[in-house]
Formats: sequence, C-alpha cells, structure tokens
Amino acid sequence: MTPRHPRDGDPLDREVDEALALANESPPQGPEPPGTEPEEDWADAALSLANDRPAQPTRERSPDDTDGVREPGDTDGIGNMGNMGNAGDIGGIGGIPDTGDPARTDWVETALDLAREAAEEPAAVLDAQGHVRRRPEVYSRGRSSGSPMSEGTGTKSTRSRAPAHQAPAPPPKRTPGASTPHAHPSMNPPHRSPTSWPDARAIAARAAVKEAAHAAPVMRPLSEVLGQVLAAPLAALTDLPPFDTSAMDGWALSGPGPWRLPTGTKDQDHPGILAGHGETAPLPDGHAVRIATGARVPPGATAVLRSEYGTDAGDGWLHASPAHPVVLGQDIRTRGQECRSGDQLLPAGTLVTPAVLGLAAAAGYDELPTVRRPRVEVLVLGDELLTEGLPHDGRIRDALGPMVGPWLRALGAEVLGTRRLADEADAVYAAVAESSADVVVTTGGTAAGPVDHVHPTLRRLGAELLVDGVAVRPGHPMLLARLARANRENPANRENPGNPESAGAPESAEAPKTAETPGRPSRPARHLVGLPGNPLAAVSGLLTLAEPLLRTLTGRPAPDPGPAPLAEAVQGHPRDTRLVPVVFRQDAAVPLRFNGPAMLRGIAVADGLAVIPPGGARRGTEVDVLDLPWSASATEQPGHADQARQRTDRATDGEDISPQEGPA
Ligand SMILES: Nc1nc2c(c(=O)[nH]1)N[C@H]1C(S)=C(S)[C@@H](COP(=O)(O)OP(=O)(O)OC[C@H]3O[C@@H](n4cnc5c(N)ncnc54)[C@H](O)[C@@H]3O)O[C@H]1N2
Ligand code: MOO
Repeated sequence: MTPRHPRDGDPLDREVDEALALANESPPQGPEPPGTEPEEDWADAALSLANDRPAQPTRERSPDDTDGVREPGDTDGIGNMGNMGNAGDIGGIGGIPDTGDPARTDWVETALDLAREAAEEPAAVLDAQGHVRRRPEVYSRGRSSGSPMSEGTGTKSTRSRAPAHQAPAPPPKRTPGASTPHAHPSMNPPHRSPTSWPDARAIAARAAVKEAAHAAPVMRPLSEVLGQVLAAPLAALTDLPPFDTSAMDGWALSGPGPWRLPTGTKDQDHPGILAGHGETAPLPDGHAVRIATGARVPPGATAVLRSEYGTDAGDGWLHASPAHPVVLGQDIRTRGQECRSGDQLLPAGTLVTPAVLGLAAAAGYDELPTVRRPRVEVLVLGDELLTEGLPHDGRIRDALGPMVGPWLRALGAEVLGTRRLADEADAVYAAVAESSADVVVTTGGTAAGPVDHVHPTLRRLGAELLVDGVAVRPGHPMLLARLARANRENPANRENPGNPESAGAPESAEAPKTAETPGRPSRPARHLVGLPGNPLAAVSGLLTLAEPLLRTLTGRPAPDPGPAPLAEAVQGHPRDTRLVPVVFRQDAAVPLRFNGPAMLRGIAVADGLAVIPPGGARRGTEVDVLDLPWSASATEQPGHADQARQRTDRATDGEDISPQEGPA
C-alpha cells in the first residue's frame, strides 16, 4: 500500500533514509543487468550521492557514452526520467534495463532516486560524522562528463562536495503539517510532527495506566501462568523446609560417637528412615539410624553422617571416619531454613518463570493470582499479501501475520487472533470498531497512500491519537491511539455525525467515542497500535509502542536495556533515533548488516536492537540495546544482556552473521 503518488515527505528524510538503506542493505543477488558494474559500485555510487563524496568508478566512462542504456552513473538518464516527482513510477520508465531481478531494480531505482532528488531539491548531505549539511550545489539535469557519481568538471553539472570544515547548517525547521499538499484526494493528511522516540515510549507506557489499574487479578492454576505476572506478592504458605530433613544419604546420629545401630537387624538390611514418611520414634543419645536424603530427621538427632564418611564394622557399632569428624547439625536442613510461613518470597509484578512456578509449588500454591493478560487482536492489512507459496504477480508473502501475534504473546498478551483484511476502508473500520480486544494491533496502512486506511478509520471512530508518527528509523509512521470501548447498547456511541468520513459507514458498525459522558463512570478504553507495513518498521513499532503499552497492561517491570559498547560505528539519522539489530560478541554490540526497513534477516539472528541516537554513534560508544522478548535476559529480573551475550556467542558460532557494512 505504499503510495504510488508523488512523495510528500520531507526530502531530507527521504534522502537520508535511502542512503542509510543503501549503506546497510545487502548487495542484491542474481544476474548482473547488462552494462552494470559489480554491485558494490552501485551502493558506493548511491552513497556518494548521499554523502557527497566521490565514488570510486570501476571503469572509465567516455563523455560520449551513449549506449542508450541508463546506468546508475548516467546523469543524462536523470534528465530523461520523465516525471521526476513520481518516485512510485520511476522503476517503470526511463529505460532502466529490465533485468528480471527485482532486487537489482530496487538498487537502480534507489540510486536514481537519490540523484533525482539531488537534482530537484536543495538536498542535504551527511558528513563523515553523520551530521547533516545542506548541499550548496546540486546535480543538474544536464549531462556531465566523467563519472557522474564523482566530482566532475561541470560547474552545475556535478555535485559539489561540502568542504570538510564547513559548519553544519542548522536542521531545517519543520512546521507540523506544513509539508507539500497531497496530490491525491484519497490520500491522508500528512503526519503531524513526530514524537521523539523516548517520548513515544513514555507515552505508550502511560497510555493504559487506568486500564491496568481497573483489571482484576485472575487466579489460574500453576500450569497456565508461565510468562504471566504476579498480581500480588507471593507469601510462603509453609515453612521451607517444612520439617528438619536429611541433606544426605547416611545415618542420623544422636550425640558423640561411636553410635549403636538398631539391634536385631543387620544395618545393611535396615532401610532406615526414607523420604516421604511421617514422624519417627526419637533417636536416643549414642544411637544412629540409616536415613535417606530428604527424609524427616528423627527427634533427638544432632547430625547426619554421610554414608561415605562412616563405617559399619558389622558389630552393631557405627564409627565416623577420622578424616571427617562430626560437627553438630551437619547435613541437617533445619525447618524454615529457606523461609517461614508468611514470609514474602516474591513481590507483585514478578514475571512467572519456570523457577517461580517451582518456588510457588514448594511454598504450597496450587494456583497463582496473576495480572489479567490484555487481549490483543492483530489485523493485517494489504491486498498484496499471500499467506502461502512463493511471491508472484507483484504479491508477496505476509511476513507480519506469522510474526506479530507470537511477538505480542511473548510480551504477555493473550492473542485473540490474527485477521487478514482487504484494503477496503469499511472492512478496516468495521474490524477495528467491532473488535472486543483491549489492544488492536494493525499492520500496514499507516502511511498516506490511497489505500492506507488506518488514519481514516481512526478519524471515523473519533479516536484520540496519542502518538502519530515517531522520530525513529525504521518505523516512523507508527501510531498509538485510544479508542472508547465498543458499546453496542449505547446509541450515543454511534459514529461521529459531524465527520464527513462517516458517510457510508456500515449501519451495524458501532462507533465508540473517546469522549466521556459527564456523570458516568468512564469505561476503560481500548488502544490501537498501528505498525507500519515494512517488516522491520513493524518490529520497531512493537518495541517502541506495543512493548511499553503491554508492559503496563501486564504489570511487568520496565526492562533494563543497559548499555553496551558498539563494536563498530553506526551511521545515524540526523534527527531521528535509529534502531539497529545487533548481536553481542565479546561484550560489544555488533551491528548487523541486513537492517533495511523491509528486511527481517538481521533481526532474525539479533540479540537486540541498538538504540542509535540522532547523528549516529562512534565505535565504542555505549548505546542502549533493547532486549527481544524471547531473549534469556528479557525473562529475568532485572533482565540484562550478559546472558544474551553468552547465548549469542554460543548460538552464532560458525554462522554467517555479517556485521554491518557501509560508512559510519
Ligand atoms: N509518501 C510517503 N510514503 C511513505 C512514507 C512517507 O513518509 N511518505 N513512509 C514510508 C515508510 S518509512 C514506511 S515504513 C511505509 C509504511 O507504510 P504503511 O504502514 O502504510 O505500509 P504499507 O504501505 O501497507 O506497506 C509498506 C511496505 O510493507 C509491505 N508490507 C505490508 N504489510 C506486510 C506484511 N504483512 N508482510 C510483508 N510485507 C508487508 C508492503 O508490501 C510495502 O512494501 O510507508 C512508506 N511510504
Ligand atoms: O523507514 Mo519506514 O519507517 O520503512 O520504516
């Protein structure tokens, strides 16, 4: 559903995005298109444009290179691109050789896109530190000599390179909503000014505080509460151990030795006291009796002698080995050593791990009070999506349907289901309006394209947009909205009559409103998280908005991302935070290369997402690394990266996890 209409975003954003994508995406696989150079050159050329540094051409181009095939270096091609504003159509015009390789075409398009933007607008450049500089001169549409990606000879025909000493220009002022008007009547209004990434997370964490407070705890059997959160402190229902027990197989002793063994039976035939039996007869002073680990120690016993430290000579007497003199109380676990009945073992808010289940059982629990899991419904938007088989006819596999539900479950949600919806306004509207979920998570359709129905739906529902775009890459169109809970009985909750977009809405669709009725107790709201369609952008939305929102609703403690030094420099966005998949190696975070917005290859092997501040981060800079919900550290409290590092060292040995490439 990416718009096929003139771009309306900030040109600086577009150029920087593309440059970053190029810097980090993999070289495309597949056959070389005719007349092209090795793929590194394409990236280099495009990056040169973005960074305003000369590319390293791999072959000389003569000024009269008129082979008619537009190549990434052909500036004349740029002049022939037809509708320069129509980025969506660019791949289909201008004589790009059809290689049959979509990846390759992408690269061509992107490089040309950069060149086109440079030609059209006062573009920005990144300096070596990743800071933005306004480029004083830009590509012309005219033909240049030499490698068009390099500094050529023409005055206006080549990109001039900003001198290294040039002071960075102040970032361009952004007026909310002041971008170029949309050319297509069906397109959505532009995003308001994006929320900063830290603010977006804070807003998401606070958004459902009231709903969380309203949710009553649920008692559930131990077998059903793994991964949930304790709604109340766990107090011991018993002493632990509940009675004095033997810590070893051996003999229970009373007083100093030697000790008389039970008479009438040979000691080796005497089973002694076994675990799982009630109280036994008192042990008189100077006597010993065989005892098993975990068995209840008889009254009067003063120590336990391990079987390997004592000798039964067969004469009815037990002797301790001289090397192991008996100490009072040895190898007896006394009652209440671990806790007394009523002691608080764990606070409310503890994540129920397997170990917590074990402790709760030991402490006498059959069921636990847990925070009610928020019910989440996933709505996957996009007519282009296939649920099986290989991509064909411009359609691609739905990567988010299989991913988002399990991801949300790992964050503690109860996922009611994942529905795939057609790109139809009414279908999206009805699905959101009628959902009984506490949180609706949509994928795709967040942008301003003609079939991007999330914003219009929210307007029809009178939703309150808490976050409408975040200054983060990838994922900037993500959003968070508050919706009133669907109330079929209340006609006042019908669609907003003043909203022209409500016209034509299905009669049956209830339209909850967020406005609270005076004098009535407010009902808990629902929330909608709109994840962008690009798969890594959706992951960014999961970690930026869904995780904090669900953390509040599930009562989980805030994760402690903790810093890790970057193994390599990472290029930054000039204004926005970047989230970059990383693996831990030798305690450092190694950025992964496949981190483009449409790529999952990096995140699939990642230990976490490094938070790269605007402007980028040098090698060795300590950056926060967000845990993934299934990482070992994420299930511990407070979670942290040490385990993840160790786990990754094991898990990635021998695997091809290419570190990020490209300039930083
Ligand atoms: N004019 C502008 N266009 C776009 C902007 C912008 O700022 N101005 N931002 C771009 C960015 S960044 C993103 S991210 C996307 C977000 O768009 P949507 O949320 O509306 O997502 P779609 O257009 O539906 O899809 C985008 C992309 O992702 C693919 N996709 C969608 N769903 C899935 C899925 N379930 N599995 C796999 N792939 C999916 C879809 O085919 C598109 O390729 O908007 C940009 N446009
Ligand atoms: O840059 Mo978009 O937000 O692909 O992710």
